[in-house]
Amino acid sequence: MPLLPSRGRLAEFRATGYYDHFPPKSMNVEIKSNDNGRKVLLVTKDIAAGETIYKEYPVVAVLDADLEASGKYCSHCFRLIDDSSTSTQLPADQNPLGSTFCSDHCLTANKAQSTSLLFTQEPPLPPELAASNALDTAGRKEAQDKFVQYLKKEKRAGSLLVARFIARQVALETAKLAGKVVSSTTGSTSSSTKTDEKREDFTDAEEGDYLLADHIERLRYLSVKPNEEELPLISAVLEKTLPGLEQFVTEERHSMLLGKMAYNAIGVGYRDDKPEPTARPEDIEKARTPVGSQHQIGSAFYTLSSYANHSCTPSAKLSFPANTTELHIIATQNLKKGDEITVAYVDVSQHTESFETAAEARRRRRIELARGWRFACACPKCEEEGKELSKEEKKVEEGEIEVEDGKDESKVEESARKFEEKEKEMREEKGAEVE
Ligand SMILES: C[S@@+](CC[C@H](N)C(=O)[O-])C[C@H]1O[C@@H](n2cnc3c(N)ncnc32)[C@H](O)[C@@H]1O
Repeated sequence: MPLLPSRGRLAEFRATGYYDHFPPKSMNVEIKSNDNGRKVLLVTKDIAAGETIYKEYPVVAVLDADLEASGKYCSHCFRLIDDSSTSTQLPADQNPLGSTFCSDHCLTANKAQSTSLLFTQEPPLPPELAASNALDTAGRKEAQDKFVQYLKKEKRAGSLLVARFIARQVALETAKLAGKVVSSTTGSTSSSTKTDEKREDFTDAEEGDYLLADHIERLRYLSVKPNEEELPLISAVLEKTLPGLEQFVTEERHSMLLGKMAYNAIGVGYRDDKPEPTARPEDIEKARTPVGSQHQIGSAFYTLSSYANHSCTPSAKLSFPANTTELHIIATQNLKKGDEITVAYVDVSQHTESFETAAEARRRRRIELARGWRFACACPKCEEEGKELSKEEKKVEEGEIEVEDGKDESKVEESARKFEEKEKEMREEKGAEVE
């Protein structure tokens, strides 16, 4: 099962140009490299302020841990479950996370994409591919239970995003092997042809010539140190589901996938009642969202939107107009063909209601960016405002004097800069593909 692109395929991409084929032309954007070797997302036609540039559905999405079993939101599309929803759940023995779905459609999609493989005892392969030897049902259940206990203890979205991502790859590959068509929105399989399905959204998980592995391989990632307990638990679930599958998730690949989710996941939704985090600031999980991770209801991984860079005066905004995970990238200014799409990863407004000065706002967002994504923001607004900083403010930024509340956050940016330099050296050593 080709969960990893082969060396041959990687060589082919280099030769044929992956970015000549991805994203599809209908998305109105293209991916190019800038002078620093960084990828940028550019519009391929003029777009007026307020227009939706493109829509994208997530490859995987995970509700925040405190909401997963609350029954308040759909665990698949994140829709609010109110009186009008025909909400539904899987039977208790297939629902260890206590997930609720807003409709049968979402339940079926979620199950087909990952839940069936990770949390149920259903056969992992379609009957036509199933091996004759019997499944170790008890062993599989035990492995799943241990993994669920871990997820509930750690409460980290990244861990479940990675597990769901791996499961989705397996589901897609097995469906392809069985010659089935996978519905883009439901993830359910049928034997009909692709063309008879009207596509109104974009998720590249099952489209085109590329595998999900090909897409993820291209994305940059943060280097993270996984919890040592995690990989053996996921491996056991995979091995007990389909012996041999665990070999695709090596230590290196597991930490890379966690790093890709940490770098690229987008915070979805808005709420005011999220519990205050208790972890150290550097350990709090952050997803890119202009409303701040503290207001999200969950996080989701989108292939194309992963390429959007941050700006403190963004040219577009991340929006969820249907109050679901359906992401709309909307222009916030008139864009000319070739302009870059930038979005705000963090709250870039100046909190004048709490008398925040422009320099304080700059410092706040830069620290959040450095802490969450380990870069020193090089956007035009930061550059401009940087020139206007008073001597005193510069000293604060450079860590020469402590800020009033005594928190020495100056080192956060300094270490982000060092991280960027180290990363650049590594890239130059290994070649542009590995970041
Ligand atoms: C999710 S990736 C965005 C795509 C990325 N440019 C690429 O080459 O694939 C996020 C990373 O892009 C870079 N980046 C994004 N916005 C930036 C900005 N305003 N200033 C400097 N670096 C930025 C940082 O390295 C950041 O960690």
